[in-house]
Amino acid sequence: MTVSVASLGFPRIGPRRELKFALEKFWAGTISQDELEEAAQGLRTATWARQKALGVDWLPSNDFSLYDHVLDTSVMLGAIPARYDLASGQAAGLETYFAMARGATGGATCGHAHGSVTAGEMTKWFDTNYHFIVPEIEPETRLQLGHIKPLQDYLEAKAQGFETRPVILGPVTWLSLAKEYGSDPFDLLEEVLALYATVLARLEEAGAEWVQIDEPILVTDLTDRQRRAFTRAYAKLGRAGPKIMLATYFGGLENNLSLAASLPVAGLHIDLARAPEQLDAVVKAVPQNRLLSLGVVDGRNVWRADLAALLDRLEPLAAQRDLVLAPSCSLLHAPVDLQLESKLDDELKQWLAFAVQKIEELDLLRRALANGRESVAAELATSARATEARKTAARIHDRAVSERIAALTHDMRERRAGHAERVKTQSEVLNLPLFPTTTIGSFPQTGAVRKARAEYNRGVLDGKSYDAFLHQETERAIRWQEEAGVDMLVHGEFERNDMVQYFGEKLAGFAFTVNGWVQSYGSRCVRPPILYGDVSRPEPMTVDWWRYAQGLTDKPVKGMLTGPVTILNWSFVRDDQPREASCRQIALAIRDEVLDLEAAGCKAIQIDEAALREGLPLRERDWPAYLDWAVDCFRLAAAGVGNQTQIHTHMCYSEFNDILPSIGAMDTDVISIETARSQMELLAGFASYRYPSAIGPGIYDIHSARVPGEDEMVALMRLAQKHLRPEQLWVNPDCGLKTRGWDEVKPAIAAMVSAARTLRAETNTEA
Ligand SMILES: Nc1nc2c(c(=O)[nH]1)N[C@@H](CNc1ccc(C(=O)N[C@@H](CCC(=O)N[C@@H](CCC(=O)N[C@@H](CCC(=O)O)C(=O)O)C(=O)O)C(=O)O)cc1)CN2
Ligand code: MET
Ligand SMILES: [Zn+2]
Repeated sequence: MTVSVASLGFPRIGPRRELKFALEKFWAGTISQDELEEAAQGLRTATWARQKALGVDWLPSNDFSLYDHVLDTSVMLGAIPARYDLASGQAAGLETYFAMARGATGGATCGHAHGSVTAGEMTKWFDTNYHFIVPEIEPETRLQLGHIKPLQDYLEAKAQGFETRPVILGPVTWLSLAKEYGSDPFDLLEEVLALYATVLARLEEAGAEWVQIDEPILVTDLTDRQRRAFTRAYAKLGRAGPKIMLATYFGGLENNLSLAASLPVAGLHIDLARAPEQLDAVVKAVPQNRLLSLGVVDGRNVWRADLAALLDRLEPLAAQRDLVLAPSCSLLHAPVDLQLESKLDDELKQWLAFAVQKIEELDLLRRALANGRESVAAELATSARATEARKTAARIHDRAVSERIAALTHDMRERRAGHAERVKTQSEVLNLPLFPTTTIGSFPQTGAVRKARAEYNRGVLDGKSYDAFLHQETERAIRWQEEAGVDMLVHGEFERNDMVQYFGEKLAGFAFTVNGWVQSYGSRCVRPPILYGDVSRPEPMTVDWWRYAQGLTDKPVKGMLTGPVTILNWSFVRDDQPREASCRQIALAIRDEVLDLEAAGCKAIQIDEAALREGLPLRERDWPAYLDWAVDCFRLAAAGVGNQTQIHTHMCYSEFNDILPSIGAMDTDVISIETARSQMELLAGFASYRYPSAIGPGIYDIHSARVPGEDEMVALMRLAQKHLRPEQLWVNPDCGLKTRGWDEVKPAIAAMVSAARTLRAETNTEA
């Protein structure tokens, strides 16, 4: 029996974010398309060489993408919405590709015909913080094969001596992620399958023996139509062409196991990090002649695997059948290389494994299975010591935290008065006009801001000068908001590198990396903090910044915090206790901050829960339990304040309809949500659920470089008034403005303030 090692995909951004920098230079016009391609090709080559050197037998190709692999698939299939104005029969070039990803402003600098055009919608890839561009199927969509990127990448690797297994997003998952405009995407199944069949045939001609087809949708609740599509799709694709390794990840197959096992494919990959319990059932269900690929190391987290425990499970199985060992999912979601972390202490470092180290672990497992544990005794001993050390380390436990958790009471989750009374008190304190204007928190993180922080981190800029610089930026933002006529101000978040990492750096129980970047969307990356121990807040984290900003103005300045569920969901978290236990600890730390802000005189505190929705489990069965503790943690963080203190929250990418009761149960005073791209559709749900609190439906799509006009924003707010009372409505952008430039933000916010004035005038005349 043989054991081999596979990689399902490797981080594409590069160990030092080389792809990010090349893309941003290309978009800024400072490098050419050839130079961009050259940088990308260099990254691909280095990635193949590295994985091969680490012992990977199944090297992936086509896991690389210039922006997003879902978008790559849409473009390959010719699913290009009419607004990109591609002449029929023409394959999309890079310009169209990036227009679909980011929108285009048109004009003189833009060489193509379509002028100003909006980007495709962006949403979360399953329950990760990676975003994909949603495939759009329009009634007039005519699919046709464009440029076959999997083939090109396969040939590129081959030319360099790397035999690879191309990674292809599966047809059923692609269709499941597509957004329909007037027609069900699954109506296109046969057309899509014909194109996939051609792609596979071309790969086979080129010499590909295997392909990896990713169908993560198989770990979710499927409709009958999706199930039938699976049967049909693999009846067509599985019988000819290269052998298919069907990859499932982000959860267990559960009730879809018999479906997956019935498909005529040559191999099946399962996620044993998220769903270790499925192994026995899968082994039973999947015939011996089918290659099993076991996702034994966690592709979504940074902990070292417990190799001895894995070997205990794998040894009996490896005696019976051929096995492939792999990370649970693509390593896209993991940072690249632990060796680049110069600032993590040695104790913590020995507990961790990033993408490179995860492959090393797989190689070690393979050698132990092939040649016996004694052949790698020393390495296994090191691994065992690390596992043991982490289990017993003193720094993980904090008595004060567990005592505090044990003493939690029901009262701590309850505001003192109900909603109606709070509205009254708050309106007396805040005295805001109808349709109050505000922004979501961050202002542009300009090159100057990032440069100052980078210099401060390198020790080139001393703490005092850095602080002075940040104070100056904050003061400018306050002055500008006053001039612009915004009603409730923000300090601008200039001191923050990221809304989660910033808090991770200030809270006990978290560690943070210098190079642990993970792609979030396109060229944008995050360094998720590493939650390794009990969480507490050694000292106030934001109070001084708020106090400084509020000292500059008579208008109210919002306190600005990230909520416990979002900090949890955007961090690498402990796997030695339930997520909800970690979340409760974070909630208490945020509660401390909320109360300190209130004590300092802050009258409105925003607690962002941008990631609450994305943390929703993939199986509906698990929703109630998650929502229960998530809402509970939010309330624990927020509910300590008096009636006069207005609690805001903000959520983005909001497919809320499923979870409205939970949003209501958060019991906030004001919620801002993303709606600009969906024409206020979302508000119908809030209305029918009789949502009592105030809502700021975003009317400026901050994900696009387009500056909206006043009329457009007034029109959106009029739509909003179809669903909600004027007194319930706030006027604000979709999300924070950190990724925009001041040249966009200034006119957009000025237009937003005029829009609010127009609405007030309309409402007053009607009254
Ligand atoms: N964690 C998280 N997840 C989120 C969001 C979010 O804001 N945070 N928003 C949603 C969308 N996702 C996003 C993810 C990242 C960014 C983003 O802007 N990322 C920045 C990095 C932010 C950061 O950590 N900045 C650091 C480091 C900046 C940097 O690259 N510095 C240079 C030097 C810069 C210079 O000298 O000019 C370097 O280190 O080499 C800082 O400001 O300190 C980027 O990729 O460019 C935006 C949205 C959903 N998920
Ligand atoms: C991704 S949600 C962002 C919320 C944060 N307060 C900001 O404005 O940037
Ligand atoms: Zn947001």
